Amino acid sequence: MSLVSISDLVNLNKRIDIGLDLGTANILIYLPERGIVLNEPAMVARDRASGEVIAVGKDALAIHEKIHPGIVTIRPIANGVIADYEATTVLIRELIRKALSRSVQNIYRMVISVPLGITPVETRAVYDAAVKVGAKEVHFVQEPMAAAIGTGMDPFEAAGNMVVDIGGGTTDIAVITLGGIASGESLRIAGNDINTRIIQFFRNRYNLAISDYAAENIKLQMASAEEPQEDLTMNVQGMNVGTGLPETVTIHSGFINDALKHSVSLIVMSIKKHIEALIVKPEIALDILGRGIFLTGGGSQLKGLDHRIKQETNMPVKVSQDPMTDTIKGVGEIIEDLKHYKPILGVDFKVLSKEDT
Ligand SMILES: Nc1ncnc2c1ncn2[C@@H]1O[C@H](COP(=O)(O)OP(=O)(O)OP(=O)(O)O)[C@@H](O)[C@H]1O
Repeated sequence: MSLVSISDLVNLNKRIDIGLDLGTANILIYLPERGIVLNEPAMVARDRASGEVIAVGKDALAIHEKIHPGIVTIRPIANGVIADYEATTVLIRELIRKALSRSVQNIYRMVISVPLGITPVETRAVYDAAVKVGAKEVHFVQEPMAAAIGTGMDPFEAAGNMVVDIGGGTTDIAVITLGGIASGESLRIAGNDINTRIIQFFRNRYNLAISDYAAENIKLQMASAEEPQEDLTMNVQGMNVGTGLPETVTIHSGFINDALKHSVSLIVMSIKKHIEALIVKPEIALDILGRGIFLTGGGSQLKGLDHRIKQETNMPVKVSQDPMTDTIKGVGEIIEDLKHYKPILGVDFKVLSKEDT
């Protein structure tokens, strides 16, 4: 029998608040007084035959990178919303268990960031998953609002800020002022879409199948949102779809940039559209001109993207110093002072009793 100390017992009985950034690519957890305690890939590995979840997060990614015939890996969150409810619930529960270093119990309040364009049905699925892992109160904040707070912006001030959050599954564009999102849009085009386009390019041009891992690597090494100053080359390995044999091709950065041109243009055009729409609110446009468009989210680190947006909008552009943690930092601020931030929270369910669930 294991011995449980008095402090363990006290901790087990303590009500816990949790902040969650439920991203398409990564899941981050914030605990009050401790800060960001976990940052892991949003991935689940399942036994192919039984369907049982055998690994989550980093462990699932490690399996994903190797070929294992008996195991399938999935990303249960697509475009910022739950695509596989059961797998997401297990993923959240196991990552919270890891963050707390003990069993998941006594969760009281959860603040969860969601994309701007989430529908009520999609929100309900996130809510149900949070309640299933034990939350008694669930609050939602829109991702760009959380990111703005995470970088120190005051969402209640009268001045306007434009935040563009480019994640794995969605690009959220938001003009924030007076505690609300004055205008905004969520595009289902972001980092994952760029990877898919790189994979398609190899298939079409070389008849070569490459992994998502390889596409990510190519993106990080040589992709750019504008014409690069120098021609970079890279050797890429894949499987020739015709012969079924491995093959290596040498690619140039120009080819890759052509492949992702369409996705980048759609993101830039949407930002431009939102700037142009501010013609009816010139004072907000002037605020943004003074402060700059703020880029956050992992995808904002695509080379040349800030410069391209600056050129096309005639607005200054600032890229976050730490774009992949702004949202969770904002979620953390909110959970530390829920009363203050209550007016900016989105759909808000309160679980009063088991019957309400
Ligand atoms: N240096 C980089 N250049 C380009 N893209 C990058 C870079 N670093 C990370 N990314 C991309 O950032 C994305 C992940 O960002 P982030 O963690 O903010 O997304 P997420 O919150 O999980 O997704 P979402 O908000 O869409 O649900 C991935 O698509 C990844 O490829």
